Amino acid sequence: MNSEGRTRLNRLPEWAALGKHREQLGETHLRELFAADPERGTRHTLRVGDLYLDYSKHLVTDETLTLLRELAAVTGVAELRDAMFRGEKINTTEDRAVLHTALRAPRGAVIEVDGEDVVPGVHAVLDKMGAFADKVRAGEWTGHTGKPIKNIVNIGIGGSDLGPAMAYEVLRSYTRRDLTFRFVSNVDGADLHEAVRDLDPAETLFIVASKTFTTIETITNATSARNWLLTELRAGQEAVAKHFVALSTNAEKVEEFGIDTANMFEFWDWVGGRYSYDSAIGLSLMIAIGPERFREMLDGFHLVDEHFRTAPPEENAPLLLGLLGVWYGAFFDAQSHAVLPYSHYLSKFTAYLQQLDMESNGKSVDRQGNRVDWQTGPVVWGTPGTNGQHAYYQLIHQGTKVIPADFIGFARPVDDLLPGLVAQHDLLMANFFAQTQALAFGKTPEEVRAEGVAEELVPHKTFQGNHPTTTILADALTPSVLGQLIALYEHKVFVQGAIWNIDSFDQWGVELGKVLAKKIEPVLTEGEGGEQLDSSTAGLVSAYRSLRGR
Ligand SMILES: O=P(O)(O)OC[C@H]1O[C@H](O)[C@H](O)[C@@H](O)[C@@H]1O
Repeated sequence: MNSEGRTRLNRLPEWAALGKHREQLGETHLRELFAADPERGTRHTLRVGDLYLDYSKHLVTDETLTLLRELAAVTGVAELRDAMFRGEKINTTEDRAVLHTALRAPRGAVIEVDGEDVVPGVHAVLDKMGAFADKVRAGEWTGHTGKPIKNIVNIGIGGSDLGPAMAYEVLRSYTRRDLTFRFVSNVDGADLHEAVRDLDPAETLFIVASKTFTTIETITNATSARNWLLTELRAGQEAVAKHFVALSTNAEKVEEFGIDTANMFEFWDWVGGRYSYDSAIGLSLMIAIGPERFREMLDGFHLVDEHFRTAPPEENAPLLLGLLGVWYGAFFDAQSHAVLPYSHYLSKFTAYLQQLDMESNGKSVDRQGNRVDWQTGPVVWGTPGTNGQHAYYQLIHQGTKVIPADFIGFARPVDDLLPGLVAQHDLLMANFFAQTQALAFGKTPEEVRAEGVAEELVPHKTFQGNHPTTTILADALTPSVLGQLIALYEHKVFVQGAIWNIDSFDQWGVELGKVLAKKIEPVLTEGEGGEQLDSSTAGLVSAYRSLRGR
């Protein structure tokens, strides 16, 4: 028992029951599970909005799923979910509500934080973003010299970069091809350099995206961008208003930087950075795809929010995906989770999910501050298929590790694909289906021998199979489908955090490196204070300084 009266996760009878069940399951193979139940491939599927989700290729039986749902019930997943949707301060270490779901609530919904309805504010900002986006798209927002804006550079990092950068790629076929979009995040000056070197400053708008407006990388890059712009335009501070807008919760800091707060798009402390690209942080995306498409995306998010909030446990997709991850982490010692999209447009999707999942659930103390003695968040990784097939899939197929994987694919290629390229889509999707089939069923030594393979090569050409995968298939990659997918993962991460009893909405682990970097920087530049460093860091710093001729 802990101070809140919650029994430690691994002392629960439901946990023990899962452990026992895992032992009984032993090496049961997916081949056997499919042979025993001809309906398995259709029975273990769900439809959520436009997403068709097949979870039949998981190492589970009906009993596993029942036991997992019992675990969810006893750990209070539904209660915490309802508290989140109600606006309660479930981010306890920061004493904040967690209301990214309010960002896509329809006009007229009522969601209160500290007695105040936040929905009108959400829509007021969306409307302001819409008016601004329309102006830029119409060429009516002109720069200091009167030229219309053609280039949009988002400067932000973490949640203020990954979301818009990812979504811009995903929805590329919906973007205005006559406008240029760039995303700058790294404090390495090379990032900003490459982003602006071919741009005309007179036609360039910088969107400075930072929830706190204190993040050193973003403020440094924004300051350098301002210097570049004013120098190139030979203009004074008065040019800033036409070329800089801010997305932030911190009006004071925005003003301090020199951006007129009339050009600031606001959001709120109840939106976590990694849950924020459907807030003002999505302004660059909105300019790219237009306000209408942006709202379609929000509707997609909302559809899955409602599904998560109301669907019974047996049909609740985020609950199911969350539970499957808990199952593999705890009882198969799975250390990682691969997300393998079969769409080139999803090239940044997994990188986005890395922050969403690993910053949320990369924790090792529970909500009460006790060390957990069960696995929490996995390493999330992956790149689009089919490229991965020719690189690291070898290890998934024949390595020694359990790597549950999500395969995401689309029935239709994007609308504006060159006609000559449409035919390639079937080949892409044939690979998509073949991979989960191969991973699940493998190839037995008997099958290999039957092909006349020399005996000494049989072990090498045998595929053990039994590698668990989820397949998510959608009709097409629309803004709504993107919203549906992101909400699905957001809530999956929520479910896991609830079961593991960790705060999925803080990120204290990011702090120490920031503090130490601040201390080391003057040692690099001034050479003072090095004696306080440990011997390894001191040696590295001194080597760096001498290489730089200091
Ligand atoms: O939006 P900002 O306040 O600039 O924060 C940007 C990012 O940096 C922080 O260190 C956090 O780890 C991230 O969660 C956040 O998204």
